[in-house]
Amino acid sequence: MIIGLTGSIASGKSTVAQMLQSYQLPIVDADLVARQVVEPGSETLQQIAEAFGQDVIKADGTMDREKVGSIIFHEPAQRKVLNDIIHPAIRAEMLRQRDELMQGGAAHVVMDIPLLFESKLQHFVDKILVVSVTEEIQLTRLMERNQLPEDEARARIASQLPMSVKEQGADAVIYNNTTKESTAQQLEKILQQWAVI
Ligand SMILES: CC(C)(COP(=O)(O)OP(=O)(O)OC[C@H]1O[C@@H](n2cnc3c(N)ncnc32)[C@H](O)[C@@H]1O)[C@@H](O)C(=O)NCCC(=O)NCCS
Ligand SMILES: Nc1ncnc2c1ncn2[C@@H]1O[C@H](COP(=O)(O)OP(=O)(O)OP(=O)(O)O)[C@@H](O)[C@H]1O
Repeated sequence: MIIGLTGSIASGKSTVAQMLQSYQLPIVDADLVARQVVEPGSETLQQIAEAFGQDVIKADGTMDREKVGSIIFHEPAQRKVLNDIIHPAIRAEMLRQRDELMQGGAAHVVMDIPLLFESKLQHFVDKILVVSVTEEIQLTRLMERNQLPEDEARARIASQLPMSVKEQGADAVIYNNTTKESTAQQLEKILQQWAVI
């Protein structure tokens, strides 16, 4: 089974992905792949620099993530420019990693894809697991984790589909508003229902 793990920014996907790893389930992580495809000297990074200016590449050849983030989270048109460049590369690499794991004999693979609904990637997976939080908790955790002022954090939240829309498209929802123990218990039940464990 291919399990699609998604949710909104700072809802707790990585936290749940870590729990899934403790069940020995292999993970394809879209955020990680998004870093791999822009490594220094890559074609994709060059295209991003052509679109946003050479100063989005730092002296050491890596992408200036803060600079790119400050452009794209505030401007939908700029976000589309970046997405149109980077998403095809991310999708191809995610599918390559998924297929490699399947060919290696994995019975189940988890694909952690923050923008699964925004990018309409439901067909990549068999079941969709959404990690949900209230907007208030999401905002607090995002500001704390990324050391962001409130307006920056709100801009990031607003750049994605509302949580309620994602919940509607889910096969199962984990409510990550309280303790990590509660989240782990909800996850265990779902994995049992899906006969993954
Ligand atoms: C804009 C970038 C440089 C900011 O880097 P930064 O290190 O600050 O954030 P990070 O990559 O860890 O992403 C954090 C979260 O932001 C959200 N996010 C990232 N990109 C986008 C986007 N294009 N649209 C909406 N939300 C996004 C996701 O929830 C993601 O989990 C980076 O996120 C990026 O390259 N984005 C484009 C690739 C992409 O769409 N990634 C999302 C998963 S496919
Ligand atoms: N149940 C919880 N209780 C307290 N803190 C939590 C809980 N779940 C997650 N967190 C914290 O909230 C923050 C966001 O969680 P996490 O990084 O797992 O979210 P994410 O959905 O993967 O984020 P992103 O979309 O940015 O990749 C982290 O600092 C994490 O440690």
